Amino acid sequence: MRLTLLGSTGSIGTQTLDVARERGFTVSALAAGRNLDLLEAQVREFRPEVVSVAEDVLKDARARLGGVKVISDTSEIATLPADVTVNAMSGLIGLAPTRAALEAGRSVALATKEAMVTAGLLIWEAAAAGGGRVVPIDSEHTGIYQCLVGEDVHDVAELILTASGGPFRDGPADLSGVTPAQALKHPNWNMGRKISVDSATLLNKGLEVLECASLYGVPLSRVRVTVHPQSVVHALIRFRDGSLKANLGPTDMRLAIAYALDAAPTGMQAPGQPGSVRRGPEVAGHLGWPLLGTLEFREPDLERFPALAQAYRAGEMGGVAPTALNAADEVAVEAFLQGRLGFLGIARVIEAVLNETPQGSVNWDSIASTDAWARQRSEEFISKMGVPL
Ligand SMILES: NC(=O)C1=CN([C@@H]2O[C@H](COP(=O)(O)OP(=O)(O)OC[C@H]3O[C@@H](n4cnc5c(N)ncnc54)[C@H](OP(=O)(O)O)[C@@H]3O)[C@@H](O)[C@H]2O)C=CC1
Ligand SMILES: CC(=O)[C@@H](O)[C@H](O)COP(=O)(O)O
Ligand SMILES: [Mn+2]
Repeated sequence: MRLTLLGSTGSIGTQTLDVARERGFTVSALAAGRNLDLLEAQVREFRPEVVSVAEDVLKDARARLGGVKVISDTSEIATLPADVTVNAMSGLIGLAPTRAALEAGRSVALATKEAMVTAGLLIWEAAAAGGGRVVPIDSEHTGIYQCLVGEDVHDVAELILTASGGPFRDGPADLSGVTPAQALKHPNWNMGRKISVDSATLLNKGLEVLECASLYGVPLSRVRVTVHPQSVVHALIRFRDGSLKANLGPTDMRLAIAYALDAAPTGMQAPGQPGSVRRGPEVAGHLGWPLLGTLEFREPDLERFPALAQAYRAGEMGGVAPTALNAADEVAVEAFLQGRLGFLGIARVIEAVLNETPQGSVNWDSIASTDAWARQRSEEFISKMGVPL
């Protein structure tokens, strides 16, 4: 199998390369941002034909990575011939290459949830226009996918996503003083910084609810969240006959990535329509995984974690509201990590931006302009709020 990988130096990116190494896949193109030390090691090991880096490190990268073509264009990388194109970029910057890959007919294993959150319908149009396919990597969404294979999405009564509850699920009651170091300490998963903070506010689950509705074409009112501190059950489907199907597994994203690589060639060309999948050999040595212990499920606490309700609100507002929500969160999380905003300020910035978000239909231009507007408004709110709130 020949892979293209965007976001190769991140948490999902490096684990994708673990799977590629274990299964002996060819990696023909890589895209990274600014971590040239790691990218250089990846280039030495996997020998891609072409790599992309962020514009401001292009000169440096060309000097260091002699013998390989180096560009600064993730969309060009995304369109290159490959059996599977993995998108593991973090943030809305991952939207354009997702579109480009699908319009070029690529089978995309998609970790970048922001694409489905902001542009679900457009993504499906791009897939239809170019013959591309989509398979999710996100653990809850691969869980739904794996439960949906062989079923008809019209028989779904409810899609249920589990949330770990994040590092603050059991306290402190007052979250105003929590630090970035505390927020980054996820109880169950080892992930990039942005998604880790999102897990702490529960906005990650909010984004995942929107991602889920777009991926499977199910209304938001039928996508539910349950807090499950063990993160052993990743997702459940309740069917209209009352039966439940669940996906369970160890907290190791290499399983989700390997499944996405197996499933991508028969992936979805329209929401909620996975093809049948032949699974590859085991990765990561979990065949002996002992399913022991207690599985707990709780209602999410929307008072301590208002961001989850804000995501539902943005989804109900529709149009460009999910784009505004996403942009406000990207800016606010960065400000929190830089010590310019308190933890509770993240949800306040989102709220303030949503309150001003105009109605507007979704097209590629309105997503770009809303994203730019919401980023600017978020910075203005942050400079007024400051630390701690
Ligand atoms: N980590 C996880 O377990 C999970 C992640 N996801 C989703 O997957 C996506 C990736 O998450 P994660 O791996 O944690 O994120 P990371 O922050 O660990 O990695 C982000 C990647 O994007 C790259 N990047 C940044 N800027 C650019 C740019 N301008 N051009 C090209 N690449 C760029 C980074 O490069 P560099 O570091 O070189 O600057 C890095 O390789 C997110 O959307 C997240 O929500 C979903 C489920 C689980
Ligand atoms: C591994 C994965 O898919 C993450 O999105 C995970 O779900 C984050 O954990 P939370 O459940 O705490 O948001
Ligand atoms: Mn997830």
